[in-house]
Amino acid sequence: MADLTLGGEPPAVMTDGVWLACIECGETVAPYDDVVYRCPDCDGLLEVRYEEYPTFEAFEGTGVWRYADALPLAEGVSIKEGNTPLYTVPEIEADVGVADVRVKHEGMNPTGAFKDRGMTVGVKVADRLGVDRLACASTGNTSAALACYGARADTEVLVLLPAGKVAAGKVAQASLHGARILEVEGNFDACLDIVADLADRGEAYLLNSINPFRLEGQKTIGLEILEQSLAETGEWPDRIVLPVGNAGNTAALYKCFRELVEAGAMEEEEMPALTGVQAEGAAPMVEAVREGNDEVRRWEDVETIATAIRIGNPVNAPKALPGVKATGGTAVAVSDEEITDAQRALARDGVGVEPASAASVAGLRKLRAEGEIEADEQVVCLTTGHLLKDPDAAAAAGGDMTSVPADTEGVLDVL
Ligand SMILES: Cc1ncc(COP(=O)(O)O)c(C=O)c1O
Ligand SMILES: N[C@@H](CCOP(=O)(O)O)C(=O)O
Repeated sequence: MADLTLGGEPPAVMTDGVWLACIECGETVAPYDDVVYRCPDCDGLLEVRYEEYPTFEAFEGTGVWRYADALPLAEGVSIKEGNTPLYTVPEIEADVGVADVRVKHEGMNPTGAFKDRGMTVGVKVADRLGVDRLACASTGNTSAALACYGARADTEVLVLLPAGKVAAGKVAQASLHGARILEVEGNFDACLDIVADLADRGEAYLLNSINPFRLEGQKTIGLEILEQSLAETGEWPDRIVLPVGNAGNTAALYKCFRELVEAGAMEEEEMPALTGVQAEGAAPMVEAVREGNDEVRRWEDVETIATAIRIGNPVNAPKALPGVKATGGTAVAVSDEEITDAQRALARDGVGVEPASAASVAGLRKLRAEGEIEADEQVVCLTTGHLLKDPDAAAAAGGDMTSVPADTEGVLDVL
């Protein structure tokens, strides 16, 4: 299992208080000398490490850059990402039978998904590295965010999408923001293999979540949840339930908590239990957690209505699995029907999300019914993308239209 211990003597490669460390062998790498995604020695995942980790007192301002002291750079390519709402969901609370459920709606970011938090950091690092083409594989949201932030930074963007499996709103975003879009006859994992190969050949700078700088931005989801929960309830949540695809958020949240522990701002026992949810047709992380495996087996054939998490090879699993374990969390798989039911339940509470996001609430409902989540827990469900990302799924889950003639009597007849 990976060693995710922070602290220790800063290495000679440290630049501006920051370096990269391999989570497998501990090798350290200079952050901005060369483009690097994995350990040059053992190919392990890299993590951004800091000379100092801030406590909450250091934070000021709003949005992702409120947390600049916890990030590698002082500013990013920004379109005001972060500062998303933490909603109460009274109907879901009553229905699921958990005393305090809140929903952190990341769909309220500028491009409608949490990816913006990573891109504001990652695209700025790309700028510092002097690269001239940004690229990603995507089930849709990463491509929309990268296209948008690439446009803002005036840098070329290339995106590889699994043909026929990306929701309409996301393709529209990538297209309008000016990305070069390639539709690949394969699934997301195949797209990521190709784009990682292109990046290794120096053709583009990779901005999927294997890029350690992107995950730094996504850490701020955790910081916001902790600050908002404390302000609204007087406590930190016991548990965060989140959808899992490439497992970037699970890894980023765990890193957020570890850094707070290292800074002395949180006790280890206070880390919210990270609880991952996948669709039954794409559940390699759930399989690993349930079987107690240290590694995730790649699923070649994946299928789900929640196309954003139609992923069989979660690249961040070596960072995320230890997080689920260390925080006392778990993982659960939910059916497409359960996802759609949860999407409707969220909509009834006024929260419009895409199917992958609803997986978190579906997972909460299932784990509560199975007795794995207690009735008195304070739970935050992460909803990762906006309803309008996938209008077809929303329309299919919603009610039918009634056609009427163009006069008031005709309308009154059907009321
Ligand atoms: C809407 C949405 N939810 C959840 C996920 C999964 O997040 P992660 O890859 O960080 O596990 C993704 C993308 O992967 C997504 O686009
Ligand atoms: N759901 C993602 C899949 C890619 O995840 P990433 O976080 O590694 O970029 C998407 O929107 O493409």
